[in-house]
Amino acid sequence: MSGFDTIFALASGAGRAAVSLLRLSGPQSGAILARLAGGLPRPRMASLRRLRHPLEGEVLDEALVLWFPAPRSYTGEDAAELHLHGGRAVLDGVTEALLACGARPAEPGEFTRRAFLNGRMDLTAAEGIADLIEAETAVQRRQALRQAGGALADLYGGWAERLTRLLAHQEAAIEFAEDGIPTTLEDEVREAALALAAGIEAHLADGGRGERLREGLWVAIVGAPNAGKSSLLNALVGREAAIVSARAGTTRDVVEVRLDLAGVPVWLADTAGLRDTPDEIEAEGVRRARRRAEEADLVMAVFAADRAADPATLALVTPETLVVASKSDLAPPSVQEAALAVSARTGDGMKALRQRLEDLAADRAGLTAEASLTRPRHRAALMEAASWLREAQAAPLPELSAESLRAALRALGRLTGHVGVEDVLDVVFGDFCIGK
Ligand SMILES: Nc1nc2c(ncn2[C@@H]2O[C@H](COP(=O)(O)OP(=O)(O)OP(=O)(O)O)[C@@H](O)[C@H]2O)c(=O)[nH]1
Ligand SMILES: [K+]
Ligand SMILES: [Mg+2]
Repeated sequence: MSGFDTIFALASGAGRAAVSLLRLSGPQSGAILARLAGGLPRPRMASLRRLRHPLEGEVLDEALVLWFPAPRSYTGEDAAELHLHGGRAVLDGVTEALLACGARPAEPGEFTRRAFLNGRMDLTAAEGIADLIEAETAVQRRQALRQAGGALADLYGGWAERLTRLLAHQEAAIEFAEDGIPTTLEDEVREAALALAAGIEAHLADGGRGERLREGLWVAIVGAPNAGKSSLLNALVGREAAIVSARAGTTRDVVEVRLDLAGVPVWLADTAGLRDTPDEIEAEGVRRARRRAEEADLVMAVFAADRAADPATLALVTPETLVVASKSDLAPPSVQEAALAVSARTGDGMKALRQRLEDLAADRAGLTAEASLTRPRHRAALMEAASWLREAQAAPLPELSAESLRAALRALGRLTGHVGVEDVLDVVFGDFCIGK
C-alpha cells in the first residue's frame, strides 16, 4: 500500500542479547537497506553485510540482512530485516542511521496493522498473532495459532458470505414483488436467516471457553476460618504463597496465584475464612471472599474433616462446586461423600485434587474441534448479528427484513474488519507490542 512512510522497530526483546532483530517496513525499505548495506541482497536470502552509517561512513555492525520486496512480506509492503549483534551501542548506532535515512520508529502493533490494511489477514487473525505473542501455555499457543491461521476468519467470513447472498436474494424478492412476479424467495430468505442465527447462537453458547483459555480460569478457594484453604493453595502451587497459621482469620486480602493446569492458565484465589467478625479489616476480607466466589468460574469449597460443615460455606455450594474435605489425616470427612478428601500435611489426595482441577479446567477452557471465539469483542458482534438476523426473520415487510440483514452484515464486518472498521482498529492494535 502506498501513502505509508517507512517504519522500523526492534522485533526481538529489549536488552543485551546475542542477536537483535530490527525490522523495517514501507516504501523506502529497499533504498535504506541498500544505503546501509552497500546494495540490496537477493530477495528473501540471508546475506552477511557490513552496515555503515549513511552520512559518516562508520561501520556500525556486521549483520545478516534480508530483503523482502512487496507483496511477499509480513506487512505486504517492501520490508527488510537486520539481524544485528545485540549490544546497546550497535542498536543505538543503527537506529541513528535509520533515522538519518528518514525512517521513523513504529507504533505498537503498526506492522500487523499494515498487514491487515494490505489484506494479509483479517482482524481476528491479527488478534491471534497478538495472542500468540502473549501465550504462556501450550494450549493457549494452540488456540492462538489456530486463530492466527484464520480459523475464526474463515468461519465468520463464511457467515458474512451467506449473509451477503441472503441480502441479494431479499432485494431480488422486493423487485419481483414490484413487478408482480410470484416468488417464494422471501420465505426462503427468512428461513435461511433463522438458520444462520441459530448457527451463530450455537457458536456463542460455548460457556466462554475460548475467552477463559485466553485470559485464565478463575478458581476461588472458600471455607471457614482455619479450614486449611491457604495450606491447600500452597500445596497446589508448591510454594509458600499464602501465610498459614493456627490462628483463625489469618488470610484477609485475596491471594492470587497462577497455575498451569494441563495447558490451561488458572488463577487460584485464596480468600479469608467466612465468618461474622467485629474486626473491620477481616470483615472486608470476608466481603472480598464472597465477591470472589460470585465472580469465579469455579468455586472450591473447603471443609475441615475434623469439624462440622459450617453453614456459611455450605450456603455457597451448588452442583457446580468442587467440594474438598481437608485435613483428612485428622478424621474421616464430615461433609458429603462426594467431597474429595485431601491432606495438605501428608499430601494424601493432593494428586487426585490436582487431577480433578485439570479435568475441570480442560472441560471449561480446553480446546474443542471447533474454533472458539476468544474476546468479548467477538461475543458482542456475534450477539448483535444473531439478533439482527432474528429481526430479519420476523420483520413485517421485506424492506425491513433487508435493512436488518444489512445491519447483521455490518456487525460481522466489524468483527472481521471488512466494513466500517476504523473505530475498532485502535482497540485491536492498541494492545500489541512495538515491533509486531
Ligand atoms: N493436620 C492437619 N492440619 C492442617 C492441614 N492443613 C492445614 N492444617 C493446619 O490448619 C491450620 C489452618 O491452616 P490454614 O491453611 O492457615 O487455614 P485457612 O483456611 O487458610 O485459615 P484462614 O486463613 O485463617 O481462614 C494451620 O495450623 C495448619 O497447619 C492438614 O492437612 N492436616
Ligand atoms: K489460619
Ligand atoms: Mg488462609
